[in-house]
Amino acid sequence: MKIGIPREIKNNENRVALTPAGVVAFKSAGHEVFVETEAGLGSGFTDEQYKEAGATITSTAKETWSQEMVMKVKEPLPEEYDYFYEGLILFTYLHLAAEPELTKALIDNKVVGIAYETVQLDNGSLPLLTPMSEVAGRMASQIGAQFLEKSRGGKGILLGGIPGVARGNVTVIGGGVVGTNAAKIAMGLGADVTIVDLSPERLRELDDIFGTSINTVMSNPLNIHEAVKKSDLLIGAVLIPGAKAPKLVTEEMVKDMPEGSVIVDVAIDQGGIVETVDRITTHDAPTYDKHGVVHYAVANMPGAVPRTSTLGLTNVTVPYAMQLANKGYKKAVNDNAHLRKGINTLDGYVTYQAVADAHQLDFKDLNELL
Ligand SMILES: NC(=O)C1=CN([C@@H]2O[C@H](COP(=O)(O)OP(=O)(O)OC[C@H]3O[C@@H](n4cnc5c(N)ncnc54)[C@H](O)[C@@H]3O)[C@@H](O)[C@H]2O)C=CC1
Ligand SMILES: CC(=O)C(=O)O
Repeated sequence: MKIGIPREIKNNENRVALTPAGVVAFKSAGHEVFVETEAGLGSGFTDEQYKEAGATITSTAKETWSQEMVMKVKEPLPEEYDYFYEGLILFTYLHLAAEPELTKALIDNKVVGIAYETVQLDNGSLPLLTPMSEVAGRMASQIGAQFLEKSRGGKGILLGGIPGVARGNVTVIGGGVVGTNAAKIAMGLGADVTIVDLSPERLRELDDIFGTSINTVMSNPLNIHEAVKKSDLLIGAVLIPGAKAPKLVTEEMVKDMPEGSVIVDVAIDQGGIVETVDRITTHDAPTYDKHGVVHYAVANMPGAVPRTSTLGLTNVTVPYAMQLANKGYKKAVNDNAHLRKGINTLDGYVTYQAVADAHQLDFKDLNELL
Protein backbone atom coordinates (compact mmCIF):
# COMPACT_ATOMS: atom_id res chain seq x y z
CA MET A 1 0.00 0.00 0.00
CA LYS A 2 1.10 3.60 -0.61
CA ILE A 3 1.05 5.61 2.61
CA GLY A 4 1.20 9.43 2.83
CA ILE A 5 2.49 11.33 5.88
CA PRO A 6 1.57 15.03 5.56
CA ARG A 7 3.21 17.84 7.49
CA GLU A 8 0.84 18.94 10.26
CA ILE A 9 -0.48 22.48 9.74
CA LYS A 10 -2.37 23.18 12.97
CA ASN A 11 -0.97 26.00 15.13
CA ASN A 12 2.23 24.78 16.81
CA GLU A 13 1.51 21.19 15.92
CA ASN A 14 4.99 19.75 15.83
CA ARG A 15 4.12 16.07 15.99
CA VAL A 16 4.36 13.77 12.97
CA ALA A 17 2.38 10.58 12.33
CA LEU A 18 5.38 8.34 11.56
CA THR A 19 9.03 8.21 12.63
CA PRO A 20 11.87 6.87 10.48
CA ALA A 21 11.58 3.62 12.49
CA GLY A 22 7.96 3.37 11.32
CA VAL A 23 9.07 3.86 7.72
CA VAL A 24 11.49 0.94 8.09
CA ALA A 25 8.66 -1.22 9.46
CA PHE A 26 6.34 -0.41 6.54
CA LYS A 27 9.09 -0.85 3.95
CA SER A 28 10.01 -4.25 5.41
CA ALA A 29 6.40 -5.29 4.97
CA GLY A 30 6.47 -4.25 1.31
CA HIS A 31 4.73 -0.86 1.49
CA GLU A 32 5.75 2.53 0.14
CA VAL A 33 5.87 5.62 2.36
CA PHE A 34 5.65 9.23 1.11
CA VAL A 35 6.65 11.81 3.73
CA GLU A 36 6.01 15.49 3.04
CA THR A 37 9.19 17.53 3.22
CA GLU A 38 10.00 18.78 6.74
CA ALA A 39 7.04 16.86 8.23
CA GLY A 40 9.29 15.43 10.96
CA LEU A 41 11.44 18.46 11.73
CA GLY A 42 9.38 19.63 14.71
CA SER A 43 9.87 16.22 16.30
CA GLY A 44 13.57 16.12 15.51
CA PHE A 45 13.44 13.88 12.38
CA THR A 46 15.04 15.22 9.19
CA ASP A 47 14.15 14.47 5.56
CA GLU A 48 17.55 12.74 5.33
CA GLN A 49 16.64 10.34 8.13
CA TYR A 50 13.34 9.48 6.43
CA LYS A 51 15.14 8.95 3.10
CA GLU A 52 17.70 6.67 4.73
CA ALA A 53 14.82 4.70 6.23
CA GLY A 54 13.42 4.21 2.71
CA ALA A 55 10.75 6.92 2.37
CA THR A 56 10.15 9.11 -0.65
CA ILE A 57 10.13 12.79 0.29
CA THR A 58 7.25 14.67 -1.35
CA SER A 59 7.41 18.40 -1.98
CA THR A 60 3.68 19.17 -1.77
CA ALA A 61 0.78 18.36 0.52
CA LYS A 62 -1.31 17.47 -2.56
CA GLU A 63 1.07 14.68 -3.62
CA THR A 64 1.30 13.38 -0.04
CA TRP A 65 -2.48 13.29 0.29
CA SER A 66 -2.94 11.46 -3.03
CA GLN A 67 -1.69 8.14 -1.54
CA GLU A 68 -4.03 5.23 -0.68
CA MET A 69 -3.79 5.75 3.09
CA VAL A 70 -2.96 9.00 4.85
CA MET A 71 -1.72 8.85 8.44
CA LYS A 72 -1.90 12.08 10.36
CA VAL A 73 -1.89 13.35 13.92
CA LYS A 74 -4.61 16.04 14.14
CA GLU A 75 -7.94 16.25 12.40
CA PRO A 76 -7.71 17.81 8.91
CA LEU A 77 -8.24 21.58 8.74
CA PRO A 78 -10.60 23.12 6.14
CA GLU A 79 -7.72 23.86 3.76
CA GLU A 80 -7.00 20.12 3.68
CA TYR A 81 -10.56 19.03 2.81
CA ASP A 82 -9.82 19.62 -0.92
CA TYR A 83 -7.42 16.68 -0.81
CA PHE A 84 -10.16 14.20 0.16
CA TYR A 85 -11.19 11.68 -2.49
CA GLU A 86 -13.51 8.67 -2.60
CA GLY A 87 -11.97 5.62 -0.96
CA LEU A 88 -9.10 7.48 0.75
CA ILE A 89 -8.24 5.75 4.04
CA LEU A 90 -7.64 8.50 6.61
CA PHE A 91 -6.15 7.27 9.90
CA THR A 92 -5.81 10.09 12.46
CA TYR A 93 -7.47 11.84 15.40
CA LEU A 94 -10.82 13.10 14.05
CA HIS A 95 -12.91 14.24 17.07
CA LEU A 96 -15.92 14.43 14.74
CA ALA A 97 -18.54 15.12 17.45
CA ALA A 98 -16.98 18.58 17.75
CA GLU A 99 -16.38 18.97 13.99
CA PRO A 100 -19.59 19.25 11.92
CA GLU A 101 -17.84 20.68 8.81
CA LEU A 102 -15.19 17.98 8.80
CA THR A 103 -17.85 15.29 9.25
CA LYS A 104 -19.71 16.65 6.21
CA ALA A 105 -16.53 16.81 4.11
CA LEU A 106 -15.66 13.18 4.95
CA ILE A 107 -19.17 12.01 4.08
CA ASP A 108 -19.44 14.08 0.88
CA ASN A 109 -16.13 12.70 -0.34
CA LYS A 110 -16.80 9.10 0.82
CA VAL A 111 -13.58 8.96 2.83
CA VAL A 112 -12.88 5.92 5.03
CA GLY A 113 -12.42 7.94 8.23
CA ILE A 114 -10.76 5.87 10.97
CA ALA A 115 -10.38 7.83 14.22
CA TYR A 116 -7.53 7.01 16.59
CA GLU A 117 -9.66 8.11 19.53
CA THR A 118 -12.48 5.59 19.04
CA VAL A 119 -10.38 2.45 18.54
CA GLN A 120 -11.46 0.62 21.69
CA LEU A 121 -10.44 -2.53 23.55
CA ASP A 122 -12.92 -4.91 25.19
CA ASN A 123 -12.30 -3.32 28.60
CA GLY A 124 -13.43 0.05 27.24
CA SER A 125 -9.96 1.60 27.12
CA LEU A 126 -8.83 3.67 24.13
CA PRO A 127 -5.30 2.50 23.24
CA LEU A 128 -4.59 5.17 20.61
CA LEU A 129 -5.76 8.02 22.86
CA THR A 130 -4.03 6.87 26.06
CA PRO A 131 -0.46 8.10 25.46
CA MET A 132 -1.62 11.57 24.38
CA SER A 133 -3.96 11.72 27.37
CA GLU A 134 -1.00 10.86 29.57
CA VAL A 135 0.93 13.76 28.05
CA ALA A 136 -1.98 16.24 28.18
CA GLY A 137 -2.90 15.26 31.75
CA ARG A 138 0.64 15.79 32.98
CA MET A 139 0.87 19.08 31.06
CA ALA A 140 -2.48 20.31 32.42
CA SER A 141 -1.19 20.65 35.98
CA GLN A 142 2.14 22.14 34.87
CA ILE A 143 0.33 24.68 32.68
CA GLY A 144 -2.26 25.46 35.33
CA ALA A 145 0.53 26.11 37.85
CA GLN A 146 2.17 28.56 35.42
CA PHE A 147 -1.04 30.49 34.75
CA LEU A 148 -1.69 30.84 38.47
CA GLU A 149 1.36 33.13 38.54
CA LYS A 150 0.39 36.80 38.81
CA SER A 151 2.27 37.85 35.68
CA ARG A 152 0.30 35.27 33.64
CA GLY A 153 -3.11 36.50 34.85
CA GLY A 154 -3.46 34.18 37.82
CA LYS A 155 -4.18 34.92 41.46
CA GLY A 156 -0.54 34.53 42.45
CA ILE A 157 -0.70 31.15 44.18
CA LEU A 158 2.07 28.59 44.48
CA LEU A 159 0.24 25.26 44.31
CA GLY A 160 2.45 23.60 46.91
CA GLY A 161 2.29 26.51 49.34
CA ILE A 162 5.17 26.74 51.83
CA PRO A 163 5.41 25.85 55.51
CA GLY A 164 2.92 28.10 57.28
CA VAL A 165 1.03 29.02 54.07
CA ALA A 166 -1.82 26.93 52.69
CA ARG A 167 -1.47 24.78 49.58
CA GLY A 168 -3.51 25.46 46.45
CA ASN A 169 -6.66 23.50 45.55
CA VAL A 170 -6.85 21.55 42.30
CA THR A 171 -10.07 19.91 41.11
CA VAL A 172 -9.94 17.41 38.26
CA ILE A 173 -13.29 16.49 36.72
CA GLY A 174 -12.98 13.09 35.04
CA GLY A 175 -10.71 10.51 36.64
CA GLY A 176 -9.58 8.59 33.55
CA VAL A 177 -6.17 8.81 31.89
CA VAL A 178 -5.97 12.62 31.66
CA GLY A 179 -7.41 13.01 35.16
CA THR A 180 -5.11 10.50 36.80
CA ASN A 181 -2.01 11.98 35.19
CA ALA A 182 -3.07 15.53 36.04
CA ALA A 183 -3.63 14.43 39.64
CA LYS A 184 -0.19 12.79 39.84
CA ILE A 185 1.59 15.98 38.78
CA ALA A 186 -0.62 18.26 40.90
CA MET A 187 0.11 16.07 43.93
CA GLY A 188 3.80 16.14 43.05
CA LEU A 189 3.62 19.94 43.11
CA GLY A 190 2.15 19.69 46.57
CA ALA A 191 -1.44 20.75 45.81
CA ASP A 192 -4.57 19.60 47.61
CA VAL A 193 -6.23 17.49 44.89
CA THR A 194 -9.86 16.46 44.38
CA ILE A 195 -10.95 14.11 41.58
CA VAL A 196 -14.58 14.02 40.50
CA ASP A 197 -15.89 11.06 38.49
CA LEU A 198 -19.25 9.51 37.64
CA SER A 199 -18.11 5.93 38.02
CA PRO A 200 -18.04 4.51 41.57
CA GLU A 201 -15.64 1.79 40.39
CA ARG A 202 -13.25 4.38 39.03
CA LEU A 203 -13.44 6.37 42.27
CA ARG A 204 -12.59 3.17 44.15
CA GLU A 205 -9.61 2.51 41.86
CA LEU A 206 -8.39 6.09 42.37
CA ASP A 207 -8.71 5.64 46.11
CA ASP A 208 -6.63 2.45 45.83
CA ILE A 209 -3.99 4.22 43.72
CA PHE A 210 -3.68 7.44 45.71
CA GLY A 211 -4.97 6.51 49.15
CA THR A 212 -5.68 9.44 51.42
CA SER A 213 -3.49 11.82 49.40
CA ILE A 214 -6.45 12.85 47.25
CA ASN A 215 -10.16 13.47 47.75
CA THR A 216 -12.56 11.51 45.55
CA VAL A 217 -16.00 12.97 44.85
CA MET A 218 -19.03 11.60 43.02
CA SER A 219 -19.99 13.65 39.96
CA ASN A 220 -23.27 15.53 40.32
CA PRO A 221 -24.08 19.22 39.81
CA LEU A 222 -24.05 20.06 43.53
CA ASN A 223 -20.70 18.38 44.23
CA ILE A 224 -19.18 19.90 41.11
CA HIS A 225 -20.34 23.38 42.14
CA GLU A 226 -18.83 22.98 45.62
CA ALA A 227 -15.52 21.71 44.23
CA VAL A 228 -15.31 24.39 41.51
CA LYS A 229 -15.97 27.22 43.98
CA LYS A 230 -12.94 26.37 46.08
CA SER A 231 -10.58 25.51 43.21
CA ASP A 232 -7.55 27.56 42.33
CA LEU A 233 -7.08 25.29 39.33
CA LEU A 234 -9.88 23.36 37.61
CA ILE A 235 -9.02 20.68 35.04
CA GLY A 236 -11.64 19.30 32.60
CA ALA A 237 -10.91 15.64 31.80
CA VAL A 238 -14.25 13.96 31.05
CA LEU A 239 -14.80 11.73 28.03
CA ILE A 240 -17.78 9.87 26.68
CA PRO A 241 -16.05 8.08 23.77
CA GLY A 242 -16.83 9.64 20.41
CA ALA A 243 -19.48 11.99 21.85
CA LYS A 244 -19.58 15.72 22.41
CA ALA A 245 -18.38 16.48 25.94
CA PRO A 246 -21.15 17.23 28.46
CA LYS A 247 -21.17 20.81 29.83
CA LEU A 248 -20.76 19.90 33.51
CA VAL A 249 -19.40 23.26 34.73
CA THR A 250 -21.94 26.03 34.15
CA GLU A 251 -21.30 29.74 33.70
CA GLU A 252 -22.82 30.34 37.16
CA MET A 253 -20.25 28.00 38.71
CA VAL A 254 -17.40 29.80 36.93
CA LYS A 255 -18.71 33.16 38.21
CA ASP A 256 -18.32 31.75 41.74
CA MET A 257 -14.59 31.12 41.23
CA PRO A 258 -12.38 33.81 42.77
CA GLU A 259 -10.66 36.18 40.36
CA GLY A 260 -7.37 34.81 39.01
CA SER A 261 -8.44 31.16 39.24
CA VAL A 262 -7.46 29.00 36.27
CA ILE A 263 -9.41 26.53 34.11
CA VAL A 264 -7.59 24.06 31.83
CA ASP A 265 -10.28 22.28 29.81
CA VAL A 266 -8.38 19.35 28.30
CA ALA A 267 -11.64 17.89 26.95
CA ILE A 268 -11.86 20.81 24.50
CA ASP A 269 -11.08 18.47 21.60
CA GLN A 270 -14.54 16.96 22.16
CA GLY A 271 -16.10 20.40 22.76
CA GLY A 272 -15.07 20.99 26.39
CA ILE A 273 -16.90 20.47 29.70
CA VAL A 274 -17.01 24.11 30.83
CA GLU A 275 -19.82 26.36 29.59
CA THR A 276 -17.57 29.43 29.43
CA VAL A 277 -15.07 27.58 27.26
CA ASP A 278 -16.64 28.83 24.07
CA ARG A 279 -13.61 28.70 21.78
CA ILE A 280 -10.53 26.63 21.03
CA THR A 281 -7.29 28.44 21.88
CA THR A 282 -3.83 27.89 20.41
CA HIS A 283 -0.32 27.48 21.77
CA ASP A 284 0.39 30.99 20.42
CA ALA A 285 -2.54 32.56 22.31
CA PRO A 286 -3.45 29.89 24.86
CA THR A 287 -5.72 31.75 27.26
CA TYR A 288 -8.55 34.27 27.52
CA ASP A 289 -10.29 35.87 30.46
CA LYS A 290 -13.94 35.34 31.32
CA HIS A 291 -15.45 36.50 34.65
CA GLY A 292 -11.91 37.13 35.89
CA VAL A 293 -10.96 33.47 35.42
CA VAL A 294 -8.09 32.41 33.14
CA HIS A 295 -9.40 29.94 30.52
CA TYR A 296 -6.99 27.59 28.69
CA ALA A 297 -8.49 25.47 25.87
CA VAL A 298 -5.75 24.24 23.56
CA ALA A 299 -6.93 21.22 21.59
CA ASN A 300 -3.48 19.89 20.71
CA MET A 301 -1.62 20.18 23.99
CA PRO A 302 0.82 17.31 23.23
CA GLY A 303 1.95 19.25 20.14
CA ALA A 304 4.02 21.41 22.49
CA VAL A 305 6.20 18.45 23.53
CA PRO A 306 6.47 16.81 20.11
CA ARG A 307 9.47 14.59 20.66
CA THR A 308 7.87 12.75 23.59
CA SER A 309 4.44 12.82 21.99
CA THR A 310 5.43 11.60 18.51
CA LEU A 311 7.29 8.65 19.99
CA GLY A 312 4.41 7.85 22.38
CA LEU A 313 1.78 8.15 19.64
CA THR A 314 3.57 6.13 16.97
CA ASN A 315 4.39 3.36 19.47
CA VAL A 316 0.66 2.60 19.52
CA THR A 317 -0.61 3.66 16.07
CA VAL A 318 1.86 1.85 13.83
CA PRO A 319 0.75 -1.72 14.72
CA TYR A 320 -2.86 -0.83 13.77
CA ALA A 321 -1.77 1.06 10.62
CA MET A 322 0.25 -2.01 9.66
CA GLN A 323 -2.88 -4.16 9.82
CA LEU A 324 -4.71 -1.68 7.55
CA ALA A 325 -1.81 -1.65 5.09
CA ASN A 326 -1.20 -5.41 5.08
CA LYS A 327 -4.81 -6.53 4.77
CA GLY A 328 -6.68 -3.55 3.33
CA TYR A 329 -9.15 -1.80 5.61
CA LYS A 330 -12.08 -4.21 5.09
CA LYS A 331 -10.23 -7.38 6.11
CA ALA A 332 -8.30 -5.53 8.81
CA VAL A 333 -11.43 -4.32 10.59
CA ASN A 334 -13.29 -7.58 10.03
CA ASP A 335 -10.39 -9.41 11.70
CA ASN A 336 -9.96 -6.87 14.52
CA ALA A 337 -13.06 -5.73 16.41
CA HIS A 338 -11.06 -3.09 18.28
CA LEU A 339 -9.89 -1.39 15.08
CA ARG A 340 -13.41 -1.69 13.64
CA LYS A 341 -14.61 0.69 16.35
CA GLY A 342 -12.33 3.32 14.84
CA ILE A 343 -14.38 3.66 11.64
CA ASN A 344 -16.40 6.87 11.95
CA THR A 345 -17.28 7.44 8.27
CA LEU A 346 -17.56 5.01 5.35
CA ASP A 347 -19.08 5.13 1.87
CA GLY A 348 -20.71 8.50 2.57
CA TYR A 349 -22.26 7.53 5.93
CA VAL A 350 -21.55 8.17 9.58
CA THR A 351 -20.87 4.78 11.11
CA TYR A 352 -20.27 5.85 14.73
CA GLN A 353 -23.47 6.33 16.72
CA ALA A 354 -22.26 9.14 19.01
CA VAL A 355 -21.08 11.19 16.03
CA ALA A 356 -24.40 10.71 14.21
CA ASP A 357 -26.22 11.77 17.40
CA ALA A 358 -24.01 14.86 17.83
CA HIS A 359 -24.94 16.17 14.37
CA GLN A 360 -28.42 14.61 13.96
CA LEU A 361 -27.18 12.65 10.96
CA ASP A 362 -28.32 9.19 9.86
CA PHE A 363 -26.30 6.39 11.40
CA LYS A 364 -25.37 3.39 9.24
CA ASP A 365 -24.41 0.09 10.85
CA LEU A 366 -21.01 -1.09 9.63
CA ASN A 367 -22.44 -4.59 9.14
CA GLU A 368 -24.46 -3.21 6.22
CA LEU A 369 -21.38 -1.74 4.56
CA LEU A 370 -18.56 -4.21 5.16
N1 LIG B 1 -6.62 18.97 24.59
C1 LIG B 1 -5.76 18.02 24.25
O1 LIG B 1 -4.69 18.29 23.71
C2 LIG B 1 -6.05 16.60 24.57
C3 LIG B 1 -7.31 16.25 24.95
N2 LIG B 1 -7.59 14.96 25.31
C4 LIG B 1 -8.97 14.73 25.71
O2 LIG B 1 -9.12 14.62 27.11
C5 LIG B 1 -10.39 14.00 27.37
C6 LIG B 1 -10.23 12.91 28.44
O3 LIG B 1 -9.53 11.82 27.88
P1 LIG B 1 -9.15 10.50 28.71
O4 LIG B 1 -8.75 10.87 30.08
O5 LIG B 1 -8.23 9.73 27.88
O6 LIG B 1 -10.54 9.75 28.80
P2 LIG B 1 -10.89 8.52 29.77
O7 LIG B 1 -11.93 7.73 29.05
O8 LIG B 1 -9.67 7.83 30.20
O9 LIG B 1 -11.50 9.24 31.05
C7 LIG B 1 -12.71 9.91 31.04
C8 LIG B 1 -13.29 9.85 32.43
O10 LIG B 1 -14.46 10.69 32.44
C9 LIG B 1 -15.36 10.08 33.37
N3 LIG B 1 -16.69 10.66 33.18
C10 LIG B 1 -17.60 10.41 32.21
N4 LIG B 1 -18.72 11.15 32.45
C11 LIG B 1 -18.48 11.88 33.56
C12 LIG B 1 -19.24 12.83 34.30
N5 LIG B 1 -20.47 13.19 33.93
N6 LIG B 1 -18.67 13.38 35.41
C13 LIG B 1 -17.43 13.05 35.80
N7 LIG B 1 -16.66 12.14 35.13
C14 LIG B 1 -17.19 11.57 34.04
C15 LIG B 1 -15.25 8.60 33.04
O11 LIG B 1 -15.78 7.81 34.07
C16 LIG B 1 -13.74 8.46 32.86
O12 LIG B 1 -13.13 8.10 34.08
C17 LIG B 1 -10.87 13.49 26.01
O13 LIG B 1 -11.78 14.39 25.44
C18 LIG B 1 -9.60 13.45 25.21
O14 LIG B 1 -9.82 13.47 23.81
C19 LIG B 1 -6.65 13.97 25.33
C20 LIG B 1 -5.38 14.26 24.91
C21 LIG B 1 -4.98 15.58 24.45
C1 LIG C 1 -5.90 13.54 21.51
C2 LIG C 1 -5.61 14.82 20.93
O1 LIG C 1 -6.51 15.57 20.61
C3 LIG C 1 -4.25 15.22 20.72
O2 LIG C 1 -3.33 14.47 21.07
O3 LIG C 1 -4.02 16.31 20.18
